[in-house]
Amino acid sequence: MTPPPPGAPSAPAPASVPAAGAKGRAVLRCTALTWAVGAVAIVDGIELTVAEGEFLALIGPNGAGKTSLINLISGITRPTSGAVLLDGREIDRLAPHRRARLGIGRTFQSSSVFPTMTVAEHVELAARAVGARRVTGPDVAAVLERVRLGHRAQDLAGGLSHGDKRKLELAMLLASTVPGVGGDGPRLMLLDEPMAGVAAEEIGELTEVIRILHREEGRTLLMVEHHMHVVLDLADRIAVLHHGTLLAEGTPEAVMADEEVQRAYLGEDL
Ligand SMILES: Nc1ncnc2c1ncn2[C@@H]1O[C@H](COP(=O)(O)OP(=O)(O)OP(=O)(O)O)[C@@H](O)[C@H]1O
Repeated sequence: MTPPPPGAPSAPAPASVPAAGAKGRAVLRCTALTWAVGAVAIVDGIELTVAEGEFLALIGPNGAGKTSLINLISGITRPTSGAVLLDGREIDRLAPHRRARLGIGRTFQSSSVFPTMTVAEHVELAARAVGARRVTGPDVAAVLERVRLGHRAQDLAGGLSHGDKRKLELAMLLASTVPGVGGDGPRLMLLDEPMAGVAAEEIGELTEVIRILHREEGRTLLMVEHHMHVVLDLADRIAVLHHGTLLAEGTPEAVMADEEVQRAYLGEDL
């Protein structure tokens, strides 16, 4: 996959993205999804559904298999058995770039921006990668505004804070929405620990940017995150992974109250 892509919240959402709250139809389904390395099942029989317009947070201890699950959904790895379905269609044979074309956008645990390119150039490059022939300054600015990075357009990405690098990655995921490309950006966004390395004082605004992508733009989100206050702030539902299996899944209230979850993961955090 190409380096992962990422203000005013006032820019209009792409018209064909379903409105937030239109939950019901499954966008993503994992059925008996298993990924083994040798005899070790790192992702072990996962049954998981994410509905259209839903925000699902995936939590669990270090090494539980969260990134491995995201890798299976985005196509970096292929399952040993079981399946990943997007809109009911099995996609396990598709390479990551083909899944991206179907609407799966993904960010990575460590940010990957090009330090000597400007913020605007990142978005322009990402837009060209998805077919834009001509990308104007205002086109790029409109995308950057949506992630509250408009004021940094001409700055080198290497000088950005971790939080702003995350926003830039999100802007790159939205690059197909620049006029002339005619895309809607990802319908399903997979965010792997977006708050990792982000300073405490930047977490609030980054949370807000992610909320806008979900609530105002109507995108379906699957987010791995260790910061429980961010999870509780954003998620409609939480799934807990433990040793590659799904330990619990439900509303934030139900998951937080689950004794097994408390024992396996939450106890030390809360
Ligand atoms: N390619 C691989 N080969 C062998 N083992 C792997 C491979 N990738 C991951 N693992 C192992 O699988 C387990 C799950 O890793 P994974 O990165 O998915 O966990 P995680 O829940 O995302 O952890 P963290 O919260 O620390 O990011 C770990 O024990 C890891 O060492």
